[in-house]
Amino acid sequence: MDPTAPDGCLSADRGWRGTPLETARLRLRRMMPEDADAVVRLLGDWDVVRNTSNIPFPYDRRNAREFIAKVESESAEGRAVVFAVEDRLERSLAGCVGCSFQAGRAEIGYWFGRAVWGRGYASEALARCLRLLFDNFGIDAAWASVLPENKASRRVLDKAGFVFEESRRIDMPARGRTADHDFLLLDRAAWQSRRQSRPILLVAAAALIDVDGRVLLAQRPAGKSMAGQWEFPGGKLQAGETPEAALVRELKEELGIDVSQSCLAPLAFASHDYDAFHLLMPLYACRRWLGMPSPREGQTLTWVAPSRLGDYPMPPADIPLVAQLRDWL
Ligand SMILES: Nc1nc2c([nH]c(=O)n2[C@H]2C[C@H](O)[C@@H](COP(=O)(O)OP(=O)(O)OP(=O)(O)O)O2)c(=O)[nH]1
Repeated sequence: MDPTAPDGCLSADRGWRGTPLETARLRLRRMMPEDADAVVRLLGDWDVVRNTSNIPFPYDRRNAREFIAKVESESAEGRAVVFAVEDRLERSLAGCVGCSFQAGRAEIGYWFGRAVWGRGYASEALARCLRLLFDNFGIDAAWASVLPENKASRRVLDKAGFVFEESRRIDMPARGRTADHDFLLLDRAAWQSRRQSRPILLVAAAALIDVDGRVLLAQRPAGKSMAGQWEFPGGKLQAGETPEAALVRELKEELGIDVSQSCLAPLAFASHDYDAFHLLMPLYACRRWLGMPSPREGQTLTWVAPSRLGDYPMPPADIPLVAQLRDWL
């Protein structure tokens, strides 16, 4: 495996070019010197670092600057890939996920600040990182080690499909001791079979456009996946439904408006890999309906000028659609 393979057709997908990776709730991006204060804040917590081998404690600004510089140089040399993980809505550093490479294998590591524990962020970030490692870096396997008493971290690895290989005593230099660790492995075959078992989810959505050329966005309510993000109204297809029929039904249920199928003009589609499913979502433009759109399912509605669509955090699947819609309008 050569994560720094040169450009070219066969290698175009290899490695990572620094473009942030978006998941349903998170953004995985390059670690930057400006992250130092946030890193100190998150790692100045004994409960976050006590299960790790190499993170010093207490942790100060110099430690953070050295960590970020190390990450930068190891990434540039193709020896590691490390992401700062931030909440897409809060835009604040939540933690870190990454790996170092050894002979076709990636050794995974991650830590997350206490404020986001219990939200499933480690699983979400790890799943996206693993996809990059298997699909783009072409690794054969990923492995991780965990202290047996660190049950939360073990759950994250189990959920990602890692399986127990062996128990081994290793050094914890920053703790000044050795300890038995569980070693877990996820190989390419196991990874692929998990990926292939994901369903394709069909969703139909509409860009409702008013007389001023503004587009209607709906904010996903608390309690739903991707709560707080703005989306095009619509929803899942039911068995036997066409996308147009599903959309007519959803627009009635969600917004209380009547739309005729003949007023739905196919505009674009999203094809996006979420962790639990692959989303296939046709987007229709619609300029005619009966009734006044009103929120029927706890959402917040807003009409947005095309030039302002980028101001609204939307699900990652919608990002390419917004660019197309803006061009089209
Ligand atoms: N309606 C709509 N759904 C979108 C958009 N972008 C995007 O990723 N999605 C995803 C969110 C949901 O996972 C799925 C739509 O499901 P839904 O609207 O029928 O059901 P739901 O909100 O109850 O979904 P969920 O909580 O079960 O995830 O498609 C979009 O612009 N509009």
